[in-house]
Amino acid sequence: MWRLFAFILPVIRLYFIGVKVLIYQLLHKSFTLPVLPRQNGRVAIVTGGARGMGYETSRHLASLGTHVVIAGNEEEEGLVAVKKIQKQTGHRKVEFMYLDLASLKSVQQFVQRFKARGLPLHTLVNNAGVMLVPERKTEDGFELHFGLNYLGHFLLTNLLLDVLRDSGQSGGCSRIVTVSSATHYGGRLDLNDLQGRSCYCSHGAYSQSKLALVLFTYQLQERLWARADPVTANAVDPGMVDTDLYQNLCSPAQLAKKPVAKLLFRSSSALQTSLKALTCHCRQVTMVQAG
Ligand SMILES: NC(=O)c1ccc[n+]([C@@H]2O[C@H](COP(=O)([O-])OP(=O)(O)OC[C@H]3O[C@@H](n4cnc5c(N)ncnc54)[C@H](O)[C@@H]3O)[C@@H](O)[C@H]2O)c1
Repeated sequence: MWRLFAFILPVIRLYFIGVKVLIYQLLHKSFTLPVLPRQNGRVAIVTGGARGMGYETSRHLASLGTHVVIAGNEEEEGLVAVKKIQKQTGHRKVEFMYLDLASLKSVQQFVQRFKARGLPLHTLVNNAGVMLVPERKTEDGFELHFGLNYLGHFLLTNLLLDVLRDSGQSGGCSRIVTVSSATHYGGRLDLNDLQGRSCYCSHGAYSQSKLALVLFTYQLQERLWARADPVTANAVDPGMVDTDLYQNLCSPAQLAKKPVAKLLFRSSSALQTSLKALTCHCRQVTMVQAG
């Protein structure tokens, strides 16, 4: 009985939050893209930048003149995205670098390869993620949502902090933008069972990973602020956006999602949310929400 309750509760919480977000989106349909200054000479890494919101973020940053590194685990898709962005924006400095966030070794190798090139880094967008995946483990044995969404980005951010600090010294501080989700409000961190071993629920695992990202961002921003580092950390909530993220919904939910997505899901607002975070004031600790 307890196990059933522990399984059902996160599902109810997640769908309840989803309905609240959709009502919000119904009432706040219009939005305007923030105007950003040119970003010539600045370098950005966008994890999962080959599709969905990551792609839109990469494309927009490239259109502003940023040197964009798309970091992802699907090389073919990444190279296609690079070509498409170069064609759409006329900006050549867009590239793909392999990064599998479900492997801590891959994260370390990615950082080594990036640092070996001696490039600065002004923007890190922690965007990649998976949702509602059946119980699986990362290469290092962590539950997939927790290992990929949270631990992968946690390690990546920490290993890149020195380059972000150095690059922020020369005016216009560096920025870390982490894509979380409203589902973090329903997340529970069970410190005795972070891997959901006693009772796995993919809904709870996703919400937990997004809550961990928000808490990490707040703690990171406090530390950066205390050291007067020229780096800011923001978490963003894009609302509900029609992307491949929903591919693991069960069949009835997929059927219900289609018409709802057409009417109420966002398309490019996600991009606006990540970009809004890039315009936040230097010392602000924020959870930037869509709208
Ligand atoms: N779509 C929504 O409604 C919504 C709502 C709230 C938050 N989010 C968050 O937004 C972010 C982007 O999601 P999206 O909607 O664009 O989904 P998406 O499925 O279109 O994109 C996810 C990206 O993550 C990448 N990725 C997956 N596994 C990876 C791995 N092991 N290593 C490196 N990259 C990997 C994928 O290749 C892809 O590029 C995610 O963090 C998601 O949790 C999305």
